[in-house]
Amino acid sequence: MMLNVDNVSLRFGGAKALSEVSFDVAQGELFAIIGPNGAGKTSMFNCLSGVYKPQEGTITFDGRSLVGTRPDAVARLGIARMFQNIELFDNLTVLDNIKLGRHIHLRYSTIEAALHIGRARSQELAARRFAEDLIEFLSLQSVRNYPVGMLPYGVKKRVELGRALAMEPRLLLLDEPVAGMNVEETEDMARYILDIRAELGVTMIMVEHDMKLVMDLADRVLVLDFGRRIALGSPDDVQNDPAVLAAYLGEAGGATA
Ligand SMILES: Nc1ncnc2c1ncn2[C@@H]1O[C@H](COP(=O)(O)OP(=O)(O)OP(=O)(O)O)[C@@H](O)[C@H]1O
Repeated sequence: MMLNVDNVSLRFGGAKALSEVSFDVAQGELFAIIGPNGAGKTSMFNCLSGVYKPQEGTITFDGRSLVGTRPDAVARLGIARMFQNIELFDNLTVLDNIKLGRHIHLRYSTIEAALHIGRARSQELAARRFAEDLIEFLSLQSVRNYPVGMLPYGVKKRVELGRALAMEPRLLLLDEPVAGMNVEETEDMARYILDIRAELGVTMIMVEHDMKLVMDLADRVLVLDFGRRIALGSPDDVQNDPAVLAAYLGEAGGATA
């Protein structure tokens, strides 16, 4: 297994955001984490990406422990995160935003960079070529030189995806990739997610509220409720699981109360 999460518990003061959660993700898998509001999905992502350090349990990626590993070090191990809120530079072009995503792969001194020589020059060229390939892959050619701030939401999200992919991750964390999107934008994003797996071979974990997207795309689904794992299995299995139905009914009841 590429990722092993074993018995992870995370507390904030007295409140338990995660309680003894375990799951594995295999190489090449498209894995989803779902659950009602406050179930612990974001907390789990934050544990995987080094933002939070769980008090108990282990998380290993390719055999290396991620618990206590800082976010930049997690990124260098090959785990990238596409954020729910767009974290791009509005005044920079699509190309420059995507190139910036690659900075973790650039290794050269500031003097070399200033003089534009040696490693700096060859790495800058490689970064540019890689960003151009991603722009083509994500069909962003027609907007490559536009400032990101000018673009519609769905296209910005695609640039955000490009920024995460520029790190050449082996594991990509997708934080509500279609939140706020219309039907057409959602279908586009679904197609790119499938292409990322098929053509780039990137393993993915997504947190998503759009049930149709999860059921259409995911190989396996982990369901959390009040910080606990209540189901794990194929989309069909979890959809018909009585504990999952009860959790979502409880949420609907709460929302209308
Ligand atoms: N930084 C924090 N400090 C205190 N409590 C927190 C913190 N982050 C999360 N929690 C609590 O942990 C629990 C799980 O929250 P989390 O955001 O992980 O859920 P979620 O499944 O992502 O919810 P949503 O679907 O609403 O985004 C909640 O009860 C939340 O209030």
